[in-house]
Amino acid sequence: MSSDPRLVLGSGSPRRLELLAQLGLVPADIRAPEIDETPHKGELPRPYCARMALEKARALDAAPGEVLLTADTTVAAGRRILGKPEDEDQARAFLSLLSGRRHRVHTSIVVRADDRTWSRDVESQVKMKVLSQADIDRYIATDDWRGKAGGYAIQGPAAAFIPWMQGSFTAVVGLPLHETAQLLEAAGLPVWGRA
Ligand SMILES: Cc1cn([C@H]2C[C@H](O)[C@@H](COP(=O)(O)OP(=O)(O)OP(=O)(O)O)O2)c(=O)[nH]c1=O
Repeated sequence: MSSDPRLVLGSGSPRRLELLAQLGLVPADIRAPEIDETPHKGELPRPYCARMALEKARALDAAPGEVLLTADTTVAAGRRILGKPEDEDQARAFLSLLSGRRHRVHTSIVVRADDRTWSRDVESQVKMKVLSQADIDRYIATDDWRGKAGGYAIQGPAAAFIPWMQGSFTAVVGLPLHETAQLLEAAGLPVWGRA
């Protein structure tokens, strides 16, 4: 009897683990990638995000019979790439930049199994209300911006700043579940289990 492949989550993001659990998937292993996330000179947000997800997949080992899933989420203010803020000052600068504007959130996913690779890029748009200095101060004090691209998390208290979005909510949080399910199925991993 052939057994299903083992799912390996190639991400240290607790959000991605939770999102997989929403599909009833519990990875057999979690491997956090360590890559250089510095953008190339003049690199645009969408290709940058796709490159990051691919580099994470390449940086990790996957044994035969394992299906490796990696992802990257990048916030784009026009042509500017906003990654995870390094400190409070950078988080404040990102929030000031996003205040009162629509911006794009890119999430790329990569699935690797044996010698095959599948990838998808998902783009969403998010509108943030005009933020007052008090809004920014209070949000910074929550610490919820830490480790989040663009310096905010739509699934946390920053939801109060977001009147509108278009696209995939799960992609903004870190893992587009529709596309993830498709790629995992393509790689031979049944998302809905077997009867
Ligand atoms: C915009 C946004 C991002 N994020 C998070 C998702 C990602 O964890 C993070 C972007 O950083 P990533 O570099 O995509 O991922 P990571 O460093 O957390 O984990 P790994 O590289 O090991 O996979 O921002 C939210 O949780 N909510 C949001 O609304």
